[in-house]
Amino acid sequence: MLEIKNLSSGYDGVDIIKNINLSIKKGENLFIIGPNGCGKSTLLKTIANIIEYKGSIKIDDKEISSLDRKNLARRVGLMSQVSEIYFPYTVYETVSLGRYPYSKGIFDILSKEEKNIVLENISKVGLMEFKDKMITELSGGQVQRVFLAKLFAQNPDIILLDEPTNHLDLKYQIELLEYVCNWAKSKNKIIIGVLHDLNLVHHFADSVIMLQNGEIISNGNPKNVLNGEKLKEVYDIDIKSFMVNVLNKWEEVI
Ligand SMILES: Nc1ncnc2c1ncn2[C@@H]1O[C@H](COP(=O)(O)OP(=O)(O)OP(=O)(O)O)[C@@H](O)[C@H]1O
Repeated sequence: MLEIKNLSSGYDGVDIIKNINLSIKKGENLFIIGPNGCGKSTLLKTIANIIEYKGSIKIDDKEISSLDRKNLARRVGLMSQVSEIYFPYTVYETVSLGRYPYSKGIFDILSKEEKNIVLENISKVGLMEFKDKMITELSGGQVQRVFLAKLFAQNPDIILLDEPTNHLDLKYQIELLEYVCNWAKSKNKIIIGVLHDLNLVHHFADSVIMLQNGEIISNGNPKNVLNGEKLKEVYDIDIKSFMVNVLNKWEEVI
């Protein structure tokens, strides 16, 4: 169970997210929507304890800020938009980093069992043939899958996904979300994700929160939160009419 109470955080003493209250049960996912700059990534970074906060974030009654680094990494894993700059590690080395929370030291040599966990997860995302390749030599979509394998290897209780599907073509967007959501459900994990694509949110979310200026203005199941009028108000455009129009065009395609 993840319990967030009266949470505020931001940068340089200015609160970006304000008075957030949420609770999520194991095996459930929640997606965050809202316009650019409303605080979605800031909320994820706060739950990952990357930035300081006021209020409380408890996993199974343990305050996130009280956990040491390895314990925190066993509890919470963040997969962000893959940046253009990453270190020149191989696929195998990158996924191995996911096992750091379970190692004794930073440069521990992996046991046979640990190596098998790493290989198993590389295989899960279909990258075995690339395992010794440098990640700098892979496509954006392949790199995204490497980081997914690293997250699986890390095996945290709470998975934070910050726009994980950018760089991916439609097939891989759907595949990645299906994969990670099914994996999380089968292992009783919590997912908190940020997605701009409201169609994907409709399809994958158990529940949704809508943020505006750092505050939750709507919270509930996708049908209620992705309400035409509310979307119009927050995004300042009639998204629902636009989507329906597009769907009608698809109907005309042979
Ligand atoms: N490291 C930082 N230092 C100072 N201000 C920041 C920092 N990161 C984000 N901000 C500010 O906090 C606000 C919220 O940013 P955040 O990235 O959380 O929004 P977001 O909803 O994820 O946006 P987007 O949809 O564009 O990704 C913005 O005004 C942004 O400029």
